[in-house]
Amino acid sequence: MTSLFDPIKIGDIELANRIVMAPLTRNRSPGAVPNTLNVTYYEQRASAGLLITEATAITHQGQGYADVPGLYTQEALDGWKQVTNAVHKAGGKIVVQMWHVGRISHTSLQPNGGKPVSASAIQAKSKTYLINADGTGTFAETSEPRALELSEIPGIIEDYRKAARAAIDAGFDGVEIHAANGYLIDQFLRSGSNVRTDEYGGPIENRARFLFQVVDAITREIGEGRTGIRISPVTPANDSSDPDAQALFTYVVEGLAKYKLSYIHIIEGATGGPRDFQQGDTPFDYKALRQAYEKAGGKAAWMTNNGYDRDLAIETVRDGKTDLVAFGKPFISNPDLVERLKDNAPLNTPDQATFYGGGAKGYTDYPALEQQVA
Ligand SMILES: C=C(C(=O)O)c1ccccc1
Repeated sequence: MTSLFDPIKIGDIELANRIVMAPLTRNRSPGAVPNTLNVTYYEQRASAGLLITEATAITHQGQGYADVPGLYTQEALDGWKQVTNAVHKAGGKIVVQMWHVGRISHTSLQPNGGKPVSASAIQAKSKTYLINADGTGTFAETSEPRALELSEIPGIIEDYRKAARAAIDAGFDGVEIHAANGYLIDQFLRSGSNVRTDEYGGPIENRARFLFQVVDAITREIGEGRTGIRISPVTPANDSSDPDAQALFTYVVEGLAKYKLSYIHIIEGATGGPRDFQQGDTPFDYKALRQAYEKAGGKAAWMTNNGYDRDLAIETVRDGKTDLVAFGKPFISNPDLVERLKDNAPLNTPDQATFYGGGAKGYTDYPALEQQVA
């Protein structure tokens, strides 16, 4: 019987256990450059089977929030090299989540103060995180985007390829393509944000075209076994919507089955919200989604996320319903989450007030178990 604490090989990447740190935006990399505080944060959590970094912008245009890291300057790549070295020295494995926010951005964060880009010029009813002149953080309405010209799309696909190469050169064990939570790739996938009338809009196969061109470019550059992808079939995050999620994401996973990917990462329900959230009239069938993937020949590891506690994680892996479980908030406040889950030890509660922005408080100052045992 498979245990959450068993090792697993996901594509080309060997993991010591099946407990994954989910990508967590923390807004603590001013200038989009990873710093020594970030090194400490990831190093503290290196006992995870796999660390997935916070979402990391592939270009300046792909940046949507203040103080999130990037993969597009040498300084940032040098910073990431420090992170990967420290995690590997501590015996961990780490992949970077590659992010283009699309319309979930603000003109003040965009090159030359321009409009953010998206599949279509539809403003999201959503907010992004900015830094005020006095250094305090604030959430602001996302700006109205412009629709990408057909001629611009190959350039963005090239940006993904270059960032993937840079990630491997910076020491990452692989990459996770961020295709979830209403960011650029998801803006092409969902009909609520894509009203294009060219080959990237309309029927599902057109709306999924951009995703597969990105997957193709990245896997050709760094290999299928070092490439994972995150999708969120029914999340309403960032004003995402599509009335037929089952058909859309069945098509997506059947297409992904053609690649020998490292893993498929599924957010079940509303990101950070109810696991049973649904879009449209019927609940989403996650079991059918995995069956469709495997029927199409897919062999990548299946990773699931959103609201798992210790019991649910243990039984879901034991029953073969997933191969790995990604934990978000529990990893914020428990750097040694793996040990605590193994020992069924009490967990520290995360402080929501320090999730975004700031320094060591609520970031690297959570105690490990041995620091707490009196
Ligand atoms: C990258 C994010 C995501 O995938 O939802 C994110 C961004 C800002 C705050 C929380 C999460």
